[in-house]
Amino acid sequence: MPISFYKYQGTGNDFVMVDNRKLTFPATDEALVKHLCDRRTGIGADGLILLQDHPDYDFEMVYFNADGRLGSMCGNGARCTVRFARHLGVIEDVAYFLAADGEHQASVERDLIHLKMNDVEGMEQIGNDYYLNTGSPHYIRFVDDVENLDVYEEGRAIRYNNRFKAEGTNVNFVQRLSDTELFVRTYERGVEDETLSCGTGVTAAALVAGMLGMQSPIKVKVLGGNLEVSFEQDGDGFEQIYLIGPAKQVFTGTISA
Ligand SMILES: N[C@H](CCC[C@H](N)C(=O)O)C(=O)O
Repeated sequence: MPISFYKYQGTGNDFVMVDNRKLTFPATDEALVKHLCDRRTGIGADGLILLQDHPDYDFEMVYFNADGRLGSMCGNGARCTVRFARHLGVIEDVAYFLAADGEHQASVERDLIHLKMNDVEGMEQIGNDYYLNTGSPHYIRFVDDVENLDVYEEGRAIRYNNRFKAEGTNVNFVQRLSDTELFVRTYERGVEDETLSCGTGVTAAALVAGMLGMQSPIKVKVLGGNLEVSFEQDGDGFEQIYLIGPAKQVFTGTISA
């Protein structure tokens, strides 16, 4: 059966987007999702997202990693889903929706989507590194020269160490560029490679930088563009967390599956 899809990207993190309001997409077919995300034999994407109706929200976002498995929260994917909902006429400029980690609000402000993230309760320190959950699990390591780092090898070594190999983790390498800006590169679980941007990872990096004294809002450079994170600190937790950045429709199509 042919499947109609849309392709979206947010700072280079790209997604196959399907309007599943009629619930026709076979969401439990991991092999199909993996195939659609394959860059050689399918459409190609870091993940696949279903936009679905929900009785209590404007819509529900169901996110799968490129390996076909149901994922946790995806910040860039959520911004893309808000843009998609606007395109479909499901929302106007404000969205109230459900994702894997609960409810979110977002607003469309010209090119940018402002996405409210869930409150974050504390973080764990592991040696000189940090580990926290911003809807998805993120390991944070500060480095001096992120541009010349082998993110694939170094990220993989952490993702598959004894602590993380069963559940997996996303791994972010963070360089402080100035008092107001970070540069983040991310190895993503479920893609099992570096992606051009990871929204929940950028959020996690900004919160750790905030805990270490950097002021909100924090600009974050990624390989695929620029994001911004704002937050308020409350003891060792964070609230009023916003991930701000672009989300664009790239193309639409039909694939035989
Ligand atoms: N790219 C996503 C994160 C996906 C997290 C996923 N890789 C997982 O942990 O299952 C983002 O923009 O937040």
